[in-house]
Amino acid sequence: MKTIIVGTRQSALAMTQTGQVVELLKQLAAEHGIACQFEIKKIVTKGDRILDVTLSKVGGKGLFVKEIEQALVDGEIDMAVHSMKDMPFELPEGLVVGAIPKREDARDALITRGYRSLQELPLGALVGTSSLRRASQLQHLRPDLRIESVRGNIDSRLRKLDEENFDAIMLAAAGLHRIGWQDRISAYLPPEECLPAVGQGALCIECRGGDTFMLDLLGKFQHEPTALAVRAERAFLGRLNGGCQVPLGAYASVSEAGSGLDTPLLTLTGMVGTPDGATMLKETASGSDPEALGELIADKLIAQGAERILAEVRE
Ligand SMILES: NCc1[nH]cc(CCC(=O)O)c1CC(=O)O
Repeated sequence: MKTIIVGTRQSALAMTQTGQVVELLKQLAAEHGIACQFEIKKIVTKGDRILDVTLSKVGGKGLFVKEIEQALVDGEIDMAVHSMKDMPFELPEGLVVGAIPKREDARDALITRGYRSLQELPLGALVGTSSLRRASQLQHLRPDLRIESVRGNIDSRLRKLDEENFDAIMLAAAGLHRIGWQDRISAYLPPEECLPAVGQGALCIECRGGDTFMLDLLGKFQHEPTALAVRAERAFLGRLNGGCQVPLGAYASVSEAGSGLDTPLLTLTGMVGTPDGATMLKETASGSDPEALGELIADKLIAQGAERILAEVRE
């Protein structure tokens, strides 16, 4: 019997989502009469080791992913489950996205000390987030709020809300849903108020490009509408060179019904803002070619000065 070794980080979220994917893959394999078993291997990444430094200062996105990808390349593991939003734009030579499963809730969530909405937060309230994207959009809606960096895994950030002076923190709804902590959510921020990170709520299952066994199994797990939405969002990210932590967000929705086309119609909104929220560039368009749509939205923002904002933040 074939044994599939699955690499994962050790955070509560990573372990949980890896376990959930493995359970679904076991069912899929059984349904298709594919004989295999799974073994989970924990890997400590650079992102897990440096929890005390702001992510954008130590190299951004790739941090949580790189060591796991090396293990894939070296053949120590056969697949890995990543949060799509942690994936750098380009994959290392030899690795591919084997499947993008159905997306969880893409929205950001507000976790507060008893306030039921962003609007209810008192004047000058202290909000914890290390994401420039969240800070930019929060400050745009509520310039009075004070924003302070808060890092760590979901569990340690929630602890900081309880123990430190924050009135609220912001986290991705998807992570809280996956680990069963949806009860902690005080409010969901709709994409109209706060655009999520590119790929937020989606997972990326990575494997070796030459591993036909894995590719065959994972191919059955792909959710096409999610994959299309993620392709559009990532095309937007790629055009803006958004590899590291920058105040940039995007969300694509997919509708098949009533589009009058054979292919689904995508609607993509993208934003780039200054960290203080004073400038907020945002564009929406629809189309059926995900890459063309992502690049179109990026070009519209570039025409309004998006590259200048991103260059200033990167300095
Ligand atoms: N930046 C860390 C990260 N990467 C993925 C998630 C969970 C949500 C997801 O899968 O998109 C989180 C936590 C968060 O932003 O709250």
